[in-house]
Amino acid sequence: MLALGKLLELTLAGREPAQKIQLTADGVRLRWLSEGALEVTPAQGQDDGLDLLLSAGIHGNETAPIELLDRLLQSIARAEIKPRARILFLFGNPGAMRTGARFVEEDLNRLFNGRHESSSGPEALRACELEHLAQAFFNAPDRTRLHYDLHTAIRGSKIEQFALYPYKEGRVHSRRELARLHAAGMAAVLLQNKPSIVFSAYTYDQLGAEAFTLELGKARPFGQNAGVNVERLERRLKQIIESTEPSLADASLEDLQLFSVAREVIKHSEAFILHLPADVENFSELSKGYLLAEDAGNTRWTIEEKGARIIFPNPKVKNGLRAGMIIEPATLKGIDQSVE
Ligand SMILES: O=C(O)CCC(=O)N[C@@H](CCC(=O)O)C(=O)O
Ligand SMILES: [Zn+2]
Repeated sequence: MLALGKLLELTLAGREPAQKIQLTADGVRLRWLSEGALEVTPAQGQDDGLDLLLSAGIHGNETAPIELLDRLLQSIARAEIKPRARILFLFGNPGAMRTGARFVEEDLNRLFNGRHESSSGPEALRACELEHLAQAFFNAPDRTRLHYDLHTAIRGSKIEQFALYPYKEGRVHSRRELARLHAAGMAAVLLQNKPSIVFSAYTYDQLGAEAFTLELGKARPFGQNAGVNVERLERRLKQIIESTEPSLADASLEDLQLFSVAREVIKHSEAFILHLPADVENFSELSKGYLLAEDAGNTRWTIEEKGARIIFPNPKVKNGLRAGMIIEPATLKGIDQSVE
């Protein structure tokens, strides 16, 4: 297999490849760009007009998505998958991947959309680099731009696989992309309703990509991901890459669960207390009147929403960051209904 097909191995070893460009037996070009970053260009005459950014390892301990991207890239390097899309593979946080930690100094996924400028350290530098890599990749006009940022979660979840769809004022969420996510195995989508500082929000907001954070199960170390079933996503990604994806025109969204963010719970001080058991699962229901959290200055988070649920509860985050999200059921109202 081509050496560049072993991007994961190179990244974990902190090695730079001697040869930066290689061609597969089919004439597909692999180009190493930087640590954990590799661009795939279809063989001549094969490009179908899609620019696909696939990222994983933004959190270094979320290994199932890293292994998934590794399998896809190796299959491309062996000429088993024949790409008709340009692809940018990104392993987000190599330093954290090497130590099996979520991050080295700070959460990389809170440093996009310019937030890295008011920080320093390895993650701030990397966020800046990832923004530039994504920007350069999504540079060509008149092409379709799609970004999946793949994650696994700290805790178990009542809904195992789901997507988070970023928000930009004046831009409508796409029914077609929801159908595609559903076909890829996502049982739910959380529609954001304000701008954010995560990677997918950057590519959605600044680079015009359809972009999503995908949550695929519970985070485990390398080699221990048998419990994370990514078969449907992997199949769909191969189809997207090879331009053999079945039409989404008749796809039903009936059993795709939609949610929107009711409130983000921001931790403001070390006095912050979250009134949930440590092993609470994502999407656990919260009843009206429940006192969810307390913080300094008599701040209280009491549930007012009907059908409220909690996701990503984490009282250990730094002050100023999201310590959980209260979400509520949403409908397809306001979704772009067009499906080609
Ligand atoms: O399990 C958790 O608490 C966090 C899982 C995770 O890393 N989720 C992403 C979601 C990104 C988004 O809001 O689109 C994150 O928190 O960075
Ligand atoms: Zn993550």
